Amino acid sequence: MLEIRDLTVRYGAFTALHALNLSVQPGEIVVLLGANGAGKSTLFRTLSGLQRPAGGTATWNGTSLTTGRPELNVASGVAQCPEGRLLFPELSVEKNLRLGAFVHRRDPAGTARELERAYDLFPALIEKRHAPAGSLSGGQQQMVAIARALMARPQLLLLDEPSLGLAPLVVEQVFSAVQRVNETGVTVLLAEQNAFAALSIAHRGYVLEGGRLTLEGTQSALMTDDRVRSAYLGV
Ligand SMILES: Nc1ncnc2c1ncn2[C@@H]1O[C@H](COP(=O)(O)OP(=O)(O)OP(=O)(O)O)[C@@H](O)[C@H]1O
Repeated sequence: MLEIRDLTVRYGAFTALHALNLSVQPGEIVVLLGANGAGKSTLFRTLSGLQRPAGGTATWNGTSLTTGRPELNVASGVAQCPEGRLLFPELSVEKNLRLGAFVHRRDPAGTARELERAYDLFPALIEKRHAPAGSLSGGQQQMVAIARALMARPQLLLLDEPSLGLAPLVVEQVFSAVQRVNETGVTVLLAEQNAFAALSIAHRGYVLEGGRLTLEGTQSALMTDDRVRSAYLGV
């Protein structure tokens, strides 16, 4: 499981995360709701080993994620699909996907198998496999970003704002793919501002405000919570 205890992250004198406590059980989809600047990406960067915390711990199945060695986090089963996708636009779709399998570079057969799984999950990418990733639509680029993270064969997928800038129909396709990935046994921590789409596939969730967790609950508890409804569901 993912276990976060008293995790504090600072940028200079500014505290972005205040002693966060959060856990994710294997097999869950857990959503982290929060407005711009709440600290979602900071948390993900910390869980990926890209940002060192000022205090506290974060472990995946007992392995520390805060040693400052991102490649070890990936090897221990944690992969991030970052906000804004961060693809290599001039490289082909397939080269982007292969880069996600860097930790498995000594297992080309396994990587070939994962590539086929990626195309099964997102059939729209098959005919684009040799096209530069930057030439694809926003929705297809998001599919590449998710598929690239999956190429690392994660047990825990950190998905940062996958719906950003996408049309509602595409958001639906992307979230239904995330649900299918979860059904294969991958645990998902999903940061989103699109609370409705995220809660519709999540088992549980947390609300992050100003670097503090202010609310947690099951999908149905959050969906019906007045604060969530007014702040995040626009009801
Ligand atoms: N490198 C940095 N240096 C200083 N402050 C930072 C840095 N990165 C983020 N921050 C600040 O930390 C806070 C949390 O930012 P973060 O990007 O984690 O939020 P977020 O919830 O992911 O929002 P968004 O969706 O807009 O990225 C914000 O106030 C932001 O301005």
